[in-house]
Amino acid sequence: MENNNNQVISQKDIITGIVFIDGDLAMCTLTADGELRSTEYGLRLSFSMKKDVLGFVVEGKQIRVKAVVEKDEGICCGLFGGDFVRKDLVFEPLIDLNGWCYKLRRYLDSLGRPKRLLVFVNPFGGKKSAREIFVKEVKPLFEDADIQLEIQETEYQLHAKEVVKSVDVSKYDGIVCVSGDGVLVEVVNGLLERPDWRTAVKLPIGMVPAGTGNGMIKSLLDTVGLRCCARSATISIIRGHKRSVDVATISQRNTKFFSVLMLAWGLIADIDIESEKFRWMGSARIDFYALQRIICLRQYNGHILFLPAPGFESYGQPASCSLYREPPVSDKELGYQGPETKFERLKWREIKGPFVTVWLHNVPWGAENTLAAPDAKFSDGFLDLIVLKKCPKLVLLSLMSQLSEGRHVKSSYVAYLKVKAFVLEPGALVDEPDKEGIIDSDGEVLARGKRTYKCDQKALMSYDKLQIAVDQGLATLFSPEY
Ligand SMILES: Nc1ncnc2c1ncn2[C@@H]1O[C@H](COP(=O)(O)OP(=O)(O)OP(=O)(O)O)[C@@H](O)[C@H]1O
Repeated sequence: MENNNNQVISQKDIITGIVFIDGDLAMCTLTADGELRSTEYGLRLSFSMKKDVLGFVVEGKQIRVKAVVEKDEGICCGLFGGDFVRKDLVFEPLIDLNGWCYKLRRYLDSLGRPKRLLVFVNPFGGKKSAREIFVKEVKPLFEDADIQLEIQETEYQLHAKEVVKSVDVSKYDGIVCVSGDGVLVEVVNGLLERPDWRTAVKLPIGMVPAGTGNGMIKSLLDTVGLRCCARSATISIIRGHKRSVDVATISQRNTKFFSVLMLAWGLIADIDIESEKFRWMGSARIDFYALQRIICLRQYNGHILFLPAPGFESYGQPASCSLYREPPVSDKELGYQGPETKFERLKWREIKGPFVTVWLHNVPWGAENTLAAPDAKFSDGFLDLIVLKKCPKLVLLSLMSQLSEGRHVKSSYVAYLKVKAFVLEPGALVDEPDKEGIIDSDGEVLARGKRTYKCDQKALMSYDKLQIAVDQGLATLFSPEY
């Protein structure tokens, strides 16, 4: 069928009709495959309900469809920031306003997008701008998408974890962290420590970058070529696509910590944690302190063991003894206890120290400017292991400068492989046997050895053997479509 505007009306259209746009007559159609298009004087404007449309509101006799369009689709006006431009469609149906609203709502509802979200805002993280980012950039988009929000500002360390441990998860379609990676990790740990962790851990978690380390959201957005910014992140949450992510259980005797990002020991951990002394320098503190650490390079005694992923069996040597022990399961603990797979009797391999650094990564980006593990995959069931032993200082300097592009892993000084399980036996400094190191996981200090920075502060684990095992795709994240 064809109308006098030459617009084809298909039997498969959900709704179609004559409308006013800016006082002129036009034809508007919502097609069965989710295209909302208007034709005015032969000019066609088209939106994908799935990709572009956030929501709609009724303004008197008009419907305002709120949309964002990816910039590379040829639109360069009406700058909205990030990778998207804002582009609303306002039309007044000649007849059947209610029918239009009903059909638009029904279509949006069929997309499985989140409707109720618990949002953590950490006013303390990064440049202390999370509150402003939330109010100016995140909240208006969620409102456009008609998502109900329960907002919780975090008031102290581990507050988010505490809330997540006791909240009624059935009330929400997801949890959003307007923060750095620290709050994300608290949320994952909170969900996994619940007695109903099997259901709770399926709740998708969304990230909006507002911390110092925004490695997870950078990894999610970069994978699809989007810039790491609050708007792109929020739009991805609204669209409601999900992906699973591996969870690594780090255990030491009865103590457990669930990691979704990384574990570092040696140079990387020292730079991460000790550079806090120079926080007043802003982000330059990392480069400044890295230089200092390379000039006075430390080497650590120690021993690592790993279960290599298929294809990586040639790294290291066969392990002389099995240091991995299946973690104890306590009757009192009702939460997640780690992967059910038994690793103890498998073919372990080992590398003996001294080490400059040992680094494990679950996702490619460790921070917005650090492509630590370029081959890391969200849910392959493996961690990427990066090992650096003795290395000339000049080479090390150049390796550090290659971190932003991930080229360091190509160096002959670096062993880069994938592992399913891992044991770290950390030792003292080669040159100062009474001084030990720091073990850092997901930006938090997991263990502080003797005579380290702030060694009087309590850490979750002691500077001693710890082991890690990966559970494939255990947690769920809101993610751009990939
Ligand atoms: N109100 C608060 N005061 C102090 N610490 C807080 C507060 N709210 C949350 N935190 C803690 O701040 C830490 C860092 O949070 P976040 O994830 O936002 O940023 P980050 O990038 O990981 O770290 P950074 O603090 O270096 O920016 C978390 O460990 C969290 O528990």
